[in-house]
Amino acid sequence: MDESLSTSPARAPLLHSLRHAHRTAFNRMFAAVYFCAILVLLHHHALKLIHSTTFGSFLISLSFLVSDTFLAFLWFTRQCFLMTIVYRDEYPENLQKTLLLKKSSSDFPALDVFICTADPYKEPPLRLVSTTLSVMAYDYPTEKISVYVSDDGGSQVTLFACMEAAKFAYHWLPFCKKNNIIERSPETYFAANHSSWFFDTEEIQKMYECMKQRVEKVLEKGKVGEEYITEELERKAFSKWADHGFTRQDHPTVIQVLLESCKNKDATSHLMPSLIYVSREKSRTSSHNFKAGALNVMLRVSATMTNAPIILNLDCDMYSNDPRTPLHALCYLLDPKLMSQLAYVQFPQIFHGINKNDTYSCEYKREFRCNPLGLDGVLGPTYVGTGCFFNRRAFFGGPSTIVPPEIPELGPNSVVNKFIQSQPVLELAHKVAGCNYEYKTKWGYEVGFRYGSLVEDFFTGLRLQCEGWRSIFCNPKRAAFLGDAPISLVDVLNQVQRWSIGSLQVAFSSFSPLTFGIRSLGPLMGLAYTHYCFWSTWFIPLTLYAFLPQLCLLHGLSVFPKLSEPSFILYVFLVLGAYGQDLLEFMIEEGTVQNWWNDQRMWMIRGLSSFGYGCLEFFLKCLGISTYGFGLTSKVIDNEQSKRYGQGMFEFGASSNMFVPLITAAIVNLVSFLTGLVQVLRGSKMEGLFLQMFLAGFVVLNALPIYEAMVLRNDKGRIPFKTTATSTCLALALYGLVSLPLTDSN
Ligand SMILES: O=c1ccn([C@@H]2O[C@H](COP(=O)(O)OP(=O)(O)O[C@H]3O[C@H](CO)[C@@H](O)[C@H](O)[C@H]3O)[C@@H](O)[C@H]2O)c(=O)[nH]1
Ligand SMILES: [Mn+2]
Repeated sequence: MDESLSTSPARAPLLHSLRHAHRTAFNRMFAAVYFCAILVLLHHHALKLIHSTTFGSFLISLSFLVSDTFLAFLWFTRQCFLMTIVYRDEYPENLQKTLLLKKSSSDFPALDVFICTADPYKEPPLRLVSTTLSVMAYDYPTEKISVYVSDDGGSQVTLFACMEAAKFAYHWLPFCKKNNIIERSPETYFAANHSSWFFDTEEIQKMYECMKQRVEKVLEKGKVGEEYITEELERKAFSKWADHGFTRQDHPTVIQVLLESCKNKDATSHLMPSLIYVSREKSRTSSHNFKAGALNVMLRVSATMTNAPIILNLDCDMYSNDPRTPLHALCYLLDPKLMSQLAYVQFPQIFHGINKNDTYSCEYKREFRCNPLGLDGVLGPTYVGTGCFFNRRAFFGGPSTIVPPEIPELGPNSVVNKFIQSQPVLELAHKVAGCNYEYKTKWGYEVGFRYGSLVEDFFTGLRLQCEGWRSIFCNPKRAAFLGDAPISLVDVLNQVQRWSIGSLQVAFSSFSPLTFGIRSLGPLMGLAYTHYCFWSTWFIPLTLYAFLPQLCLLHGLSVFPKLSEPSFILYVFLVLGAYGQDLLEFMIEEGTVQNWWNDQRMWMIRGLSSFGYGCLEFFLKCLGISTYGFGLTSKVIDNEQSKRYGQGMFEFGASSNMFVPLITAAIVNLVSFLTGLVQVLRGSKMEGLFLQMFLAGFVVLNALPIYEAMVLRNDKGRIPFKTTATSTCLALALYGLVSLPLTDSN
């Protein structure tokens, strides 16, 4: 008898399960049909190009061929998100049993949390305090949690806020655990109207309000006054800022251990998590790589202090919304069948405070909710920069090839057996937080978080997956992390511009998925990264479709097929098919028709502004003409502005170049639609111009808020007159420019 059967070990309990979405079969069939339709369309354009009789018609056919080829390319790369959609469930209640089966350790693994912040005036320190407390209060063995706050702003206000968080945690942690509170971000907890309060709620709320006042006063002053310093240790910490040379771009490393888990106890004498403030060394002469640079420093500093095998990365504007979140992640990270090849477990970025119909579509449902479901069926989702649990080992080469760091203490298997505050530990921590480490060591530039200068979080994931790791998308029923979405259009557009520059940077780097990713990741994953690399070249077809057919309409020139032609059906199928499938995908992930409408509108808006400007800036940088940085997204909210946002009004107040192409398109479309309408009313034959009128009408419908903000509104969010004037001149210039070759072909 087979021995393995007779002595079969206790069956491992189920930690997670997987289910394939039924719609994938439909998606595959539809893709095949749609692909044929695209080929027919391109063939049709090519024929027209060959048979064009005038220079004008040649140019028009060429433009449509080029822009539809772009659209086809993006459609093609997008299919990887629709072919293998999977859903997962976790069973954290079985974790304990699994741990008991593993004889080596019967306890939960240690967890290091990295929280990034960069500017106390754009990212309110109180938000950081709430984010920090929400993870410190996890339903997890507290002595296993260490929270590292990375302050790229090098601000004593941020350090002060962290000290206040440590003091408040003394009461907050036992309060949450005793009363089984779910919302462990104090800001959110106290903002909600609770029907049942606990007897000690009032007391703790008072403490919270006092802390809030102190932090706000210090923020207002910009420094920590004598009256807020209670101990000698604190005075010593803040004295580092007294040095005149200390600026945010130029300062030595500051590391302050605010809580040490084996020493500090809370109000009920339970151990507390560790809390460590880190502001890495900055110098004007060396580039610091923005967020990725900060994360790499955290990776090293935490290695010297706690070296937990699991790392959670959060932005200061994403707090944890469910105290059981780490348990969900562990269902994958501790699964014996998965763990040796699993690099990270990504949770979706979910935003709160978004208005009813998500005017700016800043929920990014497609990027953060839909697409990862599709990627999870292949090698796993991309890393999106926050809400991600990493296996520390993944930063040291592929699953079977380890790249050892020059300093052995930084390695994933090194065990820290000294106190965090002991001299050798602190010394090493300061050393590895310096500017030079990354450039002067092989490990420093080979591993870690990559391409940090802009958005390229996605490409940290790309690198890990190229090395042979996989990832998991975990989307539990209760949102795990909640963040603030930007609520002004300029902020949204700037954010997307930053992303598009970042993507292009990777697209043209030696690490480009086109040359590298497809080869080592297989077609589906390769296509996904290619899609993200080139998504901002959306702007080419969008700009064309927003202007050319309309300008032709103004000249009475037909560019689309007539109602009676067979290719008319082809156009209708391609448009309705793409929009229909998109709407369906959106609705399945809990969207509404109104949200979807706003989402497709924002797609056009981004295409006409952020993407175009992003590409422009990228190419200017390549030519050495301009430079760019990481424009932080502001998290500070103006009351009036947030009221207008609540009413679903667009916010154009700031005069920004971003708006010029949008408003120009709105003007051109309105004029051409009205001109067409007048002709229809006059009884002219418009059969050949029907699709153009329809397109202009569709854009006009989308642009209604723009017309309103141009002429009807008089609040601060209206379009500044200067922007309207510039756009009108531009529209006239475009009309003039296009009429030259067009009148020739008429
Ligand atoms: O020099 C820097 C610049 C930024 N950050 C931090 O990076 C995070 C993201 O910056 P933010 O301005 O909030 O960017 P968003 O566009 O709102 O963030 C989205 O886009 C980023 C990439 O552009 C991702 O990293 C984020 O996870 C994602 O939420 C914040 O915690 C910042 O404090 C730093 O630590 N150092
Ligand atoms: Mn953010």
